[in-house]
Amino acid sequence: MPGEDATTKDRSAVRSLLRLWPYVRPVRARMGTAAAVAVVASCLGLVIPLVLKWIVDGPVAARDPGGVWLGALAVLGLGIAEAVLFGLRRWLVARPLASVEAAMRADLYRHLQRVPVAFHDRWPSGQLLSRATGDLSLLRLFLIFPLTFLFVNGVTILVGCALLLAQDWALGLVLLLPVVPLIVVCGVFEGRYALAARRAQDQIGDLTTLVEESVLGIRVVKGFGRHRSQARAFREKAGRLRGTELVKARLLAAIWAVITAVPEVAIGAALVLGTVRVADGELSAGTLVAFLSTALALRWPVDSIGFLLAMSQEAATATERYFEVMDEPAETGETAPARPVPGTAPAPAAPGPVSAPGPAPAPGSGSGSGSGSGSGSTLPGGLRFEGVSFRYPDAPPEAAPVLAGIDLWIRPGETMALVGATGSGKTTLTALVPRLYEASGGRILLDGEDIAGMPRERLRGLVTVAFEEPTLFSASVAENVLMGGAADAGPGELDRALAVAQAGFVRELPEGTATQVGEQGLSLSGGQRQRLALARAVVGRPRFLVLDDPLSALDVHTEALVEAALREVLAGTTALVVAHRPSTVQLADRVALLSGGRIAAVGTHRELLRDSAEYAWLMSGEATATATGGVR
Ligand SMILES: Nc1ncnc2c1ncn2[C@@H]1O[C@H](COP(=O)(O)OP(=O)(O)OP(=O)(O)O)[C@@H](O)[C@H]1O
Repeated sequence: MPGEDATTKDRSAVRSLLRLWPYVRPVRARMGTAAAVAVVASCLGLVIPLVLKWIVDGPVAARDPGGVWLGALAVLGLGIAEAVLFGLRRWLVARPLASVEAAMRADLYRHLQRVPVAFHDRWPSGQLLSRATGDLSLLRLFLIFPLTFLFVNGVTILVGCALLLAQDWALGLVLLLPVVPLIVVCGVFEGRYALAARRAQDQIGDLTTLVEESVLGIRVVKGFGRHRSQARAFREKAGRLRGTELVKARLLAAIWAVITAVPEVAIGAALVLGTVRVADGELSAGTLVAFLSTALALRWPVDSIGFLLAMSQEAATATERYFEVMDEPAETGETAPARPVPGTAPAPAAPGPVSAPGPAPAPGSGSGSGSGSGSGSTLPGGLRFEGVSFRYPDAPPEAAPVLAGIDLWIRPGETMALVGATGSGKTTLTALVPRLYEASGGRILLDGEDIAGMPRERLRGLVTVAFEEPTLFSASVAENVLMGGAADAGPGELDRALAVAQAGFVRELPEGTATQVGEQGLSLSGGQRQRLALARAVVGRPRFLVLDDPLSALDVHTEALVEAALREVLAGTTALVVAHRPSTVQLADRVALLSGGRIAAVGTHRELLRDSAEYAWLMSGEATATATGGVR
């Protein structure tokens, strides 16, 4: 996230706001008409002083009550016309500007779906949420109000000034004298307000993140009695935001005071000067009345400049924050750049004979131990990693890569278990297969085809993944499961997938597979959610299946049932299964041991138990207890 730098970055509010043009373009005709209507309405207000001049110098001086009534009717008519035109302006912009906000929000949402996973690793969700809600509302307000009124008030002030000078240029100059210092003060205010506005909007994002984490992690917060420290953190962030809002309020109060006081002083000076000149007979009383009425009619357009500028600054900040996200490159459906395959070296030596690469025996034979070399001279089927390395984009430069030279071959129809110490990079390796992250080096082949050369959509149609943390969406059970299948997958597919995942419990739910689950629906247990996630992974009968510890939340009996059913599915697919427990490893034909960013050994469970001390330790209860703090 850009964060603090953005608050000090030199920027132009106008340049930022101009980026809204593509969204405003479709409604420009309505906006233009509304602005023209508002200009006419505002200028009608300036005609009233001229009518007053006519009344004072004409019917009043001539003591003609009929003329006074006529003048009063004209003033009433002008007032009503002004009100009707302002109402019409509001009606003209309300609907199109709501659609601008909706279009911007839809684009933001679409873009968030298309940016790489690495982007979401970097950006706190609260920052994205505040951009999609608060910032977009600020932009809609800007388009409704300040955008039009900065223009309308500007025109009104110019027309008013011309009228003042035309009525009496000397008095006019007295009133216009403060314009130059006011422009300087507004410039200084704008700069300071821009910094405070950016800081406040970023702090709202941070606060949103904290609230979201506290709500999502409410069980941890309560379970560990952390509500006081969370409340403290909240108070601290809210206090900081309050401080920034107070800075904004102080700046606004100061500019408001200056913008209001200076013209008042000028009007006072003009009143004194004008009265003296009326007394000397140099000026008609009607002209003085008209002059002062015009000056008073200009008070609102001048006074409002302070908060219109403040709202425009906030809108410029909101635009910047919006485009910070929109400017992030999205994942294209295109292929990834070609990556070097380091040498043709075989997998590094593993402890014991089990890692020796060699010709692969038939799948499922359970014998042999070849991990496959990275030669790439032959392009056998199955899933093949050749010299694959990976470093997280946000990892410090001095940090070692998570994966360094992975060589592994999972033959067609074979199930390979991936075992390794916690943090060894198992999840990372599985995420490279559907290209959630792009490998930094080497290549991954599916049935001999480099995944870097495949359009993402096709790749993700070939590979399905079930993650360790089973996420369910706010939708029905059926919709959640069928999300993993083809668009035309029907009830038969759904039933089969639920059977494989031993998810018969859904029949007991209030509305069966139509029951709403996820955040806005029924809460399911961890094991139930995991079974639905597994059903989602297998429903599409994928050619390649990647399962990240899919059975970790199941009790031993359910696990045994799921394993039995899963065996059937695995028999027809090429699968990589991250495993922590011997029971999950049993599902696999062979096992690969990931250690130090490399595949340290490949073989059957028995072979590795016999030949790899690290594997034997990992599979022992002792390793499990160490890794989980003895919880499991
Ligand atoms: N998004 C990320 N950005 C930077 N580093 C990360 C990211 N995700 C994971 N890592 C780091 O990469 C390393 C490997 O993490 P990974 O989740 O792949 O391990 P794992 O073997 O699956 O662990 P576990 O068995 O505990 O699930 C860890 O050191 C972790 O801190």
